[in-house]
Amino acid sequence: MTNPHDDPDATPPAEGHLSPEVEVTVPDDLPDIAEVVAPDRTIRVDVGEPLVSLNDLTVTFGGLTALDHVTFDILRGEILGLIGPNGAGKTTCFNAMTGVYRPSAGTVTMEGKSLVGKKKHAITQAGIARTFQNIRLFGEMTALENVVVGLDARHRTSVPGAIFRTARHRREEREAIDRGMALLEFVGIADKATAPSRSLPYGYQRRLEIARALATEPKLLCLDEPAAGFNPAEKQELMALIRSIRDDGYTVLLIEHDMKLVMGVTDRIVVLEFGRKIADDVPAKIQQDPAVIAAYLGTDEEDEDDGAA
Ligand SMILES: Nc1ncnc2c1ncn2[C@@H]1O[C@H](COP(=O)(O)OP(=O)(O)OP(=O)(O)O)[C@@H](O)[C@H]1O
Repeated sequence: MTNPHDDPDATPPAEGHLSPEVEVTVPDDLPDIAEVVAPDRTIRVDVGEPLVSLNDLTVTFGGLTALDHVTFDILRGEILGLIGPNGAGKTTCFNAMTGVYRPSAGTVTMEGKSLVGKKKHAITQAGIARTFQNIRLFGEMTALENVVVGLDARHRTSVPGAIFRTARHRREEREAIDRGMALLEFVGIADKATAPSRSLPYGYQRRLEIARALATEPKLLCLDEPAAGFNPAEKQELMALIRSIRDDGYTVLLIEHDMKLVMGVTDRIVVLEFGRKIADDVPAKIQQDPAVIAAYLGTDEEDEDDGAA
């Protein structure tokens, strides 16, 4: 059995998401990602205005309060870190924002409109995309096909159009491939476009997840522990990628345990502990915050008071 992973120049397999006759090439001269990947996206660079607002957000599971009246804004154009010890409520917060969990109380709004109760696809349409702690890709599909799935939300051809391969469908498919390739190039894995995603090295799969999330043309990209399992060099590369995503006009919400990465890449950090927000500030201040230090050292408040004296 051949392994397409060994042959990055191979054309896509006949089975899969794309038409078999479609040729895949990496363009020599890649224009700005925002133009190629998201032609429909209106880029607003007015940093500082709230894009998403969480107000008194509360999520309970039976008797357990996983998020307890959490309030913070995600400002347009920033990289916001969401940190906290294990079980602090970070993923629950993501899940409540992205339609996985329905909050017990409080609100989540994006550009003033409520996201509470919206289905996942409606939240994608509203402009929020995410990656997962445990990578979720279509393993049998190629890297490119995984990205094209994300782009599909923007396709307008009808089912008969796709079946009869109308000119419009072919044009849209060509555009999707060009944009998919530009995205793979942007995240640094275009050389593996035709490899089945499950055959990709771990770091490539993480990058592919980011490319697929960007394909939905989000305003807010939520990354859930994107550096898990990375070595220091890969973490450095990831930091550069996250910065370039922000520089392209996206807003980024980052959950990450690696403090060096979080401190190095974020503009602001919100800290959760036992479901409550305990700090919200710039990285330099967060590093010095006694409540944050205590949360991470696992000391109780009395110890902290003693230590501060
Ligand atoms: N679906 C669920 N059902 C019941 N309890 C849950 C559920 N999801 C999360 N929890 C609980 O809610 C609390 C917060 O969990 P959450 O996963 O949000 O924390 P976290 O900060 O993301 O932790 P980690 O850093 O370990 O991923 C934990 O006590 C967890 O056990």
